[in-house]
Amino acid sequence: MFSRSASRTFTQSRQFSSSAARQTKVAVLGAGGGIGQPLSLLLKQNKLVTSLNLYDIRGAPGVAADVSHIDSPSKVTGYPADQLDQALEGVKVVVIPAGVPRKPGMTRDDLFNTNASIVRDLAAAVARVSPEAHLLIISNPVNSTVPIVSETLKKAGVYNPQRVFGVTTLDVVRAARFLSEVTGAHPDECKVTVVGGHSGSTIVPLLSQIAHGKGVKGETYDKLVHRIQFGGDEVVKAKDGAGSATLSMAYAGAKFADALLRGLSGEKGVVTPTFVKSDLFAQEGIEYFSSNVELGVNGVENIHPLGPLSAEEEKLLAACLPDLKKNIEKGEAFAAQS
Ligand SMILES: NC(=O)C1=CN([C@@H]2O[C@H](COP(=O)(O)OP(=O)(O)OC[C@H]3O[C@@H](n4cnc5c(N)ncnc54)[C@H](O)[C@@H]3O)[C@@H](O)[C@H]2O)C=CC1
Ligand SMILES: O=C([O-])CC(=O)C(=O)O
Repeated sequence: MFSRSASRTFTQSRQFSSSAARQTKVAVLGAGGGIGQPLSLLLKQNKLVTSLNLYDIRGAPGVAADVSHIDSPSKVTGYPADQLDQALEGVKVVVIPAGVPRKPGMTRDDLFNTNASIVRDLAAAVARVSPEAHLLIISNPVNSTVPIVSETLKKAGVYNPQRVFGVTTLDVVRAARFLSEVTGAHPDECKVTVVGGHSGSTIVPLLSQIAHGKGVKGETYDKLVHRIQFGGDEVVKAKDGAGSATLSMAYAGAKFADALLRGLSGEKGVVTPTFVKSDLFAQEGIEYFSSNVELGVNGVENIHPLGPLSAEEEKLLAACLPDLKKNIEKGEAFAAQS
């Protein structure tokens, strides 16, 4: 049932957005943070969201009061630190940007020690209160936090791999923007499928699969790939200790949430890369992988194969797999000991 077509992505028509019957309750865990605040602002504008529950250990009621004044129909409620369970009641989609961001000199993996337990505990609460919710994991390191969430749900007996997503959309957004800068083409004409994981060498852009990408060669190609793989570092460096990407991530998170909500509402042909439980590299012992995924009423409906790769992309993939495997195993080992 695999299709090579990735032509319909998250910029699809909004024809389903007007149906009240398809609206949904969404929670943001970490809503008071650098990503959480603008993400909540963007989700408040999404017509598919009926109710927005904003939770954080700090500041969520204030963010909720502010966002709730925006003139869209959805209801916004803020929940303080001791009301996590209340925040999760009846939610269909849970977006998790809770956790610490990088400072200059750190890798995403350096965040593991702090963020692993935050994500595990939030996933355990979701398993208890809203076991059928779809979980969108933004907290880094995504290559490890997605396995942690999955293992936590498994332990609770409520794991459904169709409902757990690592949000890698920022890599897709960056690839489109950076390729458009190189070629002069509009970013809409530069939609690159980005596969693998979400850190450095595990990020593999498949530039050869689109017209504007396949013409990029030599040093320009190498620099473009490096920029897509290490775009996060550019922001960490420029923010100089004040954190990592928040605004572009909120945009990317809202874009992915919109794609999922449209799929859940019955729209067909919603396809975008996301980091999910996947058979694509299971033979190599890699259980999770980001590739084009068709989103539908059950969440993950269909995982697309990678399609044809150039020689350069084969090399990038070969470099990605061992690192990705280590990151996944680290997350699984943590969950097993917890
Ligand atoms: N997937 C991706 O592409 C990206 C992921 N990130 C990651 O997103 C995470 C958040 O980044 P920022 O928003 O910039 O950080 P931030 O520090 O500004 O905000 C994090 C928020 O999480 C809250 N928090 C901490 N523990 C919590 C808990 N147990 N329950 C609920 N909330 C809790 C904090 O109070 C804070 O408000 C980081 O891990 C960062 O690395 C950032 C950019 C891109
Ligand atoms: O670089 C970071 O730490 C945050 C992130 O994941 C990104 O911007 O892609």
